[in-house]
Amino acid sequence: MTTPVLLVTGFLGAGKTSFVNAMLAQSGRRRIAAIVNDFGSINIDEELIDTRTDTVVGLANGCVCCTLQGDLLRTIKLLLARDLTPEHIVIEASGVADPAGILQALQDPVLWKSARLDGVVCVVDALDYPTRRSDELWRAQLAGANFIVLSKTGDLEDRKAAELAAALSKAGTPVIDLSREPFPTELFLGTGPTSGFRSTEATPPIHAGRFAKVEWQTEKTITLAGLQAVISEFAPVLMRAKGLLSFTERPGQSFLLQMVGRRVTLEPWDRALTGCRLVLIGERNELAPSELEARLDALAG
Ligand SMILES: Nc1nc2c(ncn2[C@@H]2O[C@H](COP(=O)(O)OP(=O)(O)OP(=O)(O)O)[C@@H](O)[C@H]2O)c(=O)[nH]1
Repeated sequence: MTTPVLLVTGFLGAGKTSFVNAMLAQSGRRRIAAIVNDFGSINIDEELIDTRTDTVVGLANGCVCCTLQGDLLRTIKLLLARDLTPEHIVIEASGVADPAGILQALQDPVLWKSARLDGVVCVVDALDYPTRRSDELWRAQLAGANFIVLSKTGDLEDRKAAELAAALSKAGTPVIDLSREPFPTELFLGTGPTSGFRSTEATPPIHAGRFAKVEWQTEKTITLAGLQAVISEFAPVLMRAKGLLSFTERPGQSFLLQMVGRRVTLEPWDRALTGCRLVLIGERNELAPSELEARLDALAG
């Protein structure tokens, strides 16, 4: 028996984890294993995945499209060696991943007999589309997909959402607008094969060297006002930030910070947490990690 594998790609902050969680919410009693890759060594996404999943394995500090290909294959083999093998495996790539490398890894002929790549979903952030549409990595993620999921269309007029879906589906790839359509559970978690994926030539990963990241953690609490000042100062050069945080002003309550471009949200986080963990990503030629780290260190000082 082969286990279907669904690969979820999409740019930084596009909504990949949210898509995986929406799918898990629809998964009923199916045994689903999620493999979650964060570009940094602090794997926050692993914690954000819904607890309905059977198993969550985090692959951190690298990218499954290049440095962690071997780890990805080993993880899948370990999952398949369990007594109760998963019925589906979902891989959430990091936002900087070029899917070409992952597709090549997953076409390993030995692995293919027991785990078959069944679909590649690219999540596209509708609000980020105007900025991103000529980005080489974004385009590679789109080109590698056989399904496109549109996120963040809730505030768009129907006409604008339809135009965007039409623009994205020019290459013939089906586009699913999750704000307007029911979650297509059978498509992604059904028993039949999906429409297959596009195999790609071996090419160097597009993202290599492009991004700079800051990973920062402390056992202490920090002030909300202090963090706001740092985020505002660096906002022009931050593409993505996410973190689990404890604020001095709010003892006993943790928070999840999400920042995608200039959009920032802070919401209560109800799982136990001590201190703070934060990952911040920008273009290498714009973000000076040492300066940002120094500002963050001063918060915990
Ligand atoms: N309004 C709205 N917000 C969304 C939607 N999908 C995701 N978000 C928000 O966008 C932010 C990033 O979502 P994630 O699901 O973490 O994105 P991601 O692609 O997994 O992020 P990375 O793994 O860091 O690249 C979060 O604040 C989400 O709540 C959507 O459809 N509508």
